[in-house]
Amino acid sequence: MARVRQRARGAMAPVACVQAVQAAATLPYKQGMQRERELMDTLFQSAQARAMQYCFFSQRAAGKWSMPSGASWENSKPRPVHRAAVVGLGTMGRGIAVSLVRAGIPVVAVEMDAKQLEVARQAVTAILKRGVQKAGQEPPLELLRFSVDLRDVREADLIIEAVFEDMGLKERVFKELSSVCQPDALLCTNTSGLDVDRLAAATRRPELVVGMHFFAPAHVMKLLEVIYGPRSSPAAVATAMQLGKRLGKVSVAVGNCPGFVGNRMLKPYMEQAGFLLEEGATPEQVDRALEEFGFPMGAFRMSDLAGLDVGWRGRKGLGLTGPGVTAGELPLKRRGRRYSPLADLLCEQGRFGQKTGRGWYLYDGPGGRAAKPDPWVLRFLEEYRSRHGLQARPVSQQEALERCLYSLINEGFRILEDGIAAGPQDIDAIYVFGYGWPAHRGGPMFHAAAVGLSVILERLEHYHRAHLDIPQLQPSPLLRRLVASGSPPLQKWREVIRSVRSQL
Ligand SMILES: CCCCCCC/C=C/C(=O)SCCNC(=O)CCNC(=O)[C@H](O)C(C)(C)COP(=O)(O)OP(=O)(O)OC[C@H]1O[C@@H](n2cnc3c(N)ncnc32)[C@H](O)[C@@H]1OP(=O)(O)O
Repeated sequence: MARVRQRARGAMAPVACVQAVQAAATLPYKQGMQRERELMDTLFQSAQARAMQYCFFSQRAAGKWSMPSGASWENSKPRPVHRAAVVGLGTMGRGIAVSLVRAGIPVVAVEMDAKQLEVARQAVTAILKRGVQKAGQEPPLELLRFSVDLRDVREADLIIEAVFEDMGLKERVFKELSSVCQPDALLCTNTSGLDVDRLAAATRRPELVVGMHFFAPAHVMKLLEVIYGPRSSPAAVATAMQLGKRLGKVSVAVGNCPGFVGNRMLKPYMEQAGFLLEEGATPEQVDRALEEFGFPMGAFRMSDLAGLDVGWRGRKGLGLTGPGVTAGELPLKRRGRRYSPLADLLCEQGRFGQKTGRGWYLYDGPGGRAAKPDPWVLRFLEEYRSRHGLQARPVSQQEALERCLYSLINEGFRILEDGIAAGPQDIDAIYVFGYGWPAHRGGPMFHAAAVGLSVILERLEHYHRAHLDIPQLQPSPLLRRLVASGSPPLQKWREVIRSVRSQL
């Protein structure tokens, strides 16, 4: 823009032309701001109204879980949160603690390992001090207390567990929490996709358990996915949503399924990115395609930021990787479908991304942020391809973009049909505020409508024909029905979803 303005001042610059260039350059920004406002207007109703609306919607549309017994407007009021606790101070726990104290909520931050606690204390203090330098206020350090004793959560009326993504560990922590916390304290889990209902079952108060899924970096990203477990009370959901609002985040209530909404859609996207590497692309090429589309970070840089170990633990939990898993399987297949073990192989090398200084890229040591292409990764990919007899081919930017984005969008349609998201706007908000989907492109479902549903359908069919072993590329039934019913605008999709359901 500065260069455009400079040229505009030059005597030779045709003013109308410069104005057109300027308008074109500011258009995405303006469109992005407008879309963000639109999405916020949809979601910034009262937390109570939203929780109730979701409750009714899920009962009607999904037919998967029933209305919690006795739910009413009166008993779905959010409860005030005076004091919170965060348990587990890894990357996510630290960011969550920062968000809470910045909102003026006293926090006890618990980490069982004394050494880890010290590292976390320094990291959290550094973020808070940096924030103060930017905003010119005092760091709210007096609101924060660190502890190695889980019993210190007893004063909190809301507890956010943020330990490793391991179901067994989380179940143990929930069991212990429910025996030491106040009887009516809300128990929240920050999980990227584990079963909230199973965690609720580990406690004596399943109605007070909800998922609160934050996004990395947790003190920066504006999204909070609130997971409505089958047994969560509307008041618990409303409290979590209200808290999100207080933290300055956009809260979106979603249903309980592996990956919820955001990571369930991220899975096929990341899988396509991995397959493209097997077929000949490099992480930089795939990331460039996505970044030119408008993402602040491509799939691999984003994965390095979030931590490769998060998905790895999840896949181990699902039995997709780990010792002995490949026995009896064809190479590069798991459960009869194409599977790329590349990310698992990196994790086995201790390459977890930014936190270990190495992942898909190389960083200036653990915690570094500037991603540099790593010759080791290129060699590793070449060796991998030759070991499996894979012939590298040129992958076009268009193919990289379409396979990643359209498989993600395709999963969005499945989510709508399953009643896991209340509507396409909820999905768009999740992607714009949680994953840096370029706001001027509206969000994945808005983008699908803008590109044309019939185009998305045709491209998915094209890629599925070429990769019959990737079922995620098979167009979802809802996408087909929407196209068959004349590709109605986004606001009318629910009618099609409803009519689809009523036929079942
Ligand atoms: C496959 C199945 C599931 C697998 C499980 C996967 C689980 C994934 C969970 C996730 O959370 S996915 C990650 C979602 N997050 C994103 O997609 C982030 C996308 N990136 C962005 O939005 C931006 O790049 C950014 C990180 C917000 C940075 O924006 P910008 O470049 O404008 O930054 P600044 O203004 O310089 O900084 C703002 C703020 O962010 C901190 N920051 C910047 N870069 C990084 C980084 N690489 N790592 C960590 N933090 C970063 C920076 O320090 C600033 O914070 P403060 O200084 O204000 O504290």
